[in-house]
Amino acid sequence: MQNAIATIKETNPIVLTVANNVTPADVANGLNALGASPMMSQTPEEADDMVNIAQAAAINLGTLNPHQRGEMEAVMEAAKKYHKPTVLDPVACGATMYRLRVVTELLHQYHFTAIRGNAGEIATLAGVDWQSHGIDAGEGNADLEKVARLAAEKLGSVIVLSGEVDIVTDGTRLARLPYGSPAFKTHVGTGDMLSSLIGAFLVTNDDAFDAAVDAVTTFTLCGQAVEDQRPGYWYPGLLNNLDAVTDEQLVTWQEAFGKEA
Ligand SMILES: Nc1ncnc2c1ncn2[C@@H]1O[C@H](COP(=O)(O)OP(=O)(O)O)[C@@H](O)[C@H]1O
Ligand SMILES: Cc1ncsc1CCOP(=O)(O)O
Ligand SMILES: [Mg+2]
Repeated sequence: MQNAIATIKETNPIVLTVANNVTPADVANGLNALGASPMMSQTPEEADDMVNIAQAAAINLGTLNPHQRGEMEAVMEAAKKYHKPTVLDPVACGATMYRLRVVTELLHQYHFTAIRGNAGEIATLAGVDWQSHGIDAGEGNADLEKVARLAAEKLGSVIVLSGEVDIVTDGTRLARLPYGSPAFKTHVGTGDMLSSLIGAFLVTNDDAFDAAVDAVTTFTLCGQAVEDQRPGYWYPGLLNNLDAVTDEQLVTWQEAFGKEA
């Protein structure tokens, strides 16, 4: 990592998120704690201006509706115009016909720099058989490395397939990142936070694969390093660690918590 965390804390990149209506505060506070500058909007009329002043944009499908789809399209049009990196979080994209249709159409219309989802969501995008469980990963027998690679090849995006082991791939390079803890599953919105944090890291590095690896490593180690992993204590600890983390601290944690993935 080339001082990505220091760069974010020094430059405060604005990350525009088209958020769901469950976890916007988690996403905003996660970005804010790390040193990025969160911004959210629901109005297509201002999407062009918003993207112009932002350094990255994240689109979250969590509570999709027809109005929000218009907002997503306006943001993606502007991101193309202003050459801003983009992230898609395809929340529960296989759960309903409506979501599946919209995500399929969005992916035909626009290219996303990175896409971050759990196993169920990425398997859906890759066209691989998998039993998702609502917003959660669910179960399946497919080889997740293959699923992630397939999605990356099909969509031309860096894919982050999150879970106990996070898989990052651009179709050629592949990283398996073993950090994190079961506590992540106790707080709704950690997936959404990671997706928007990837947006902040994309600003620090033109290589989207490296940026995504940095984002996952930072977020998961900040959560793993929390001393008290009980749900009521863990989440504030995660924000404290995002606030305090440095590039040097990350290396120390990596050495302390490193395990084979
Ligand atoms: N069992 C686990 N062990 C360690 N980390 C996990 C585990 N499950 C999820 N995470 C972490 O939680 C974050 C959110 O991932 P995930 O739960 O897959 O997303 P979502 O909330 O969208 O389903 C990621 O940073 C991932 O590394
Ligand atoms: C509960 C819920 N319902 C629609 S979006 C959402 C939040 C999803 O958050 P995450 O994918 O980060 O767990
Ligand atoms: Mg999710």
